[in-house]
Amino acid sequence: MAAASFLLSPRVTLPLRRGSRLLVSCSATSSSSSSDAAGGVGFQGRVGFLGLGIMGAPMASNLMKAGCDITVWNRTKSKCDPLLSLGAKMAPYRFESSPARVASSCDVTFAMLADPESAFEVACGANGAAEGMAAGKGYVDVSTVDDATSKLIGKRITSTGASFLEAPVSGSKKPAEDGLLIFLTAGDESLYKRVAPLLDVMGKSRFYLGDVGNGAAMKLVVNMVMGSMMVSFAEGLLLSEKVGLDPNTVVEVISQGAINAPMFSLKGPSMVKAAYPTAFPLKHQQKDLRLALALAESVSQPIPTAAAANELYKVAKSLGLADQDFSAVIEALKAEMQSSQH
Ligand SMILES: NC(=O)C1=CN([C@@H]2O[C@H](COP(=O)(O)OP(=O)(O)OC[C@H]3O[C@@H](n4cnc5c(N)ncnc54)[C@H](OP(=O)(O)O)[C@@H]3O)[C@@H](O)[C@H]2O)C=CC1
Ligand SMILES: O=CC(=O)O
Repeated sequence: MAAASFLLSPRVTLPLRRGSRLLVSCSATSSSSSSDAAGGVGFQGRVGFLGLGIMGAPMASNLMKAGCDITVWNRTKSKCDPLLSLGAKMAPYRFESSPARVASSCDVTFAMLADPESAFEVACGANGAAEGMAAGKGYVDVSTVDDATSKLIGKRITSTGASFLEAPVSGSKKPAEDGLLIFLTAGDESLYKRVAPLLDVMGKSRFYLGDVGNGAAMKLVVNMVMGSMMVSFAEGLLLSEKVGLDPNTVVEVISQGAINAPMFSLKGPSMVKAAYPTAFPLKHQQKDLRLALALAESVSQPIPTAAAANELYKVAKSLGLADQDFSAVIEALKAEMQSSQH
């Protein structure tokens, strides 16, 4: 994998709201180009958004609030309602909505889907986005998928003459709501530059990493580390309780030391109470570990800690915790503790 890696303009002026200074402007009538008479960075054109789950809904909503002309689609139609009430469009007038119709009516279309299978289906399946793509249009896939799937999607999209950018995000539900995501992009560099104003509405920083596949790989490396860290943290909380310590104090001690991470302070207190309000679904964390294991296998790299963590997330899924937050993996450890006591 070629790795041309550099950080472009980290940004801190967020979130944008109606009435505040706009860094982006979108127009329903013009075709895409970048310029802004008001002196800010501009994007002109219609924006499609496919997939309005935990992440997609607030991302699309931030684009709406920044003044973009947004057309949305989601498999479960009711999830479009909050965006429609903000002024988003659905399919073009008279037609049944589909990813293809959104793509054909928009200059740039974003997709935020669950996994490789759904990302591929929405882009390349029947009535998929590719059917609505053409030269001059762009497709930006922000889902977390493996590099092979991303390349397949990119190949199909570019076969229509359109351009393709993969742009998975680091950051969870709250950063998505606050417009503070980190974009890990790769693919068509001119599309990257064209959609940069939109990325800057949804995120606090963006990396352009070169060839398609590098963004996906970067995301999997980061989430492999995160998944293993969460398991180690959960083990620490349970061990502290077992030896008579207060796990809340463990959270506090960790927060003041060199291994401090926002994730521990954020999730620790609710984990101690056995509450797992979903920000990052456990099923997606397990998917990312599964994909990271395959990535490592492809280059004969041993990742034993991540492999062990993956097993625990699988146990957690089998306990019915797939849709809970990934911090619920601590319940798999509790179950293992109980079964080892019998
Ligand atoms: N949540 C988080 O903290 C983060 C998540 N991610 C990644 O972002 C992506 C989305 O995550 P998130 O929003 O949390 O996930 P959700 O499970 O909340 O949303 C998944 C979306 O994918 C759609 N979908 C699933 N299967 C299909 C299918 N077969 N055909 C069409 N649409 C489908 C869902 O539609 P429907 O509503 O109909 O089910 C929904 O819009 C994942 O790849 C995840 O790994 C990345 C960073 C952070
Ligand atoms: O993919 C999850 C995240 O928090 O980033």
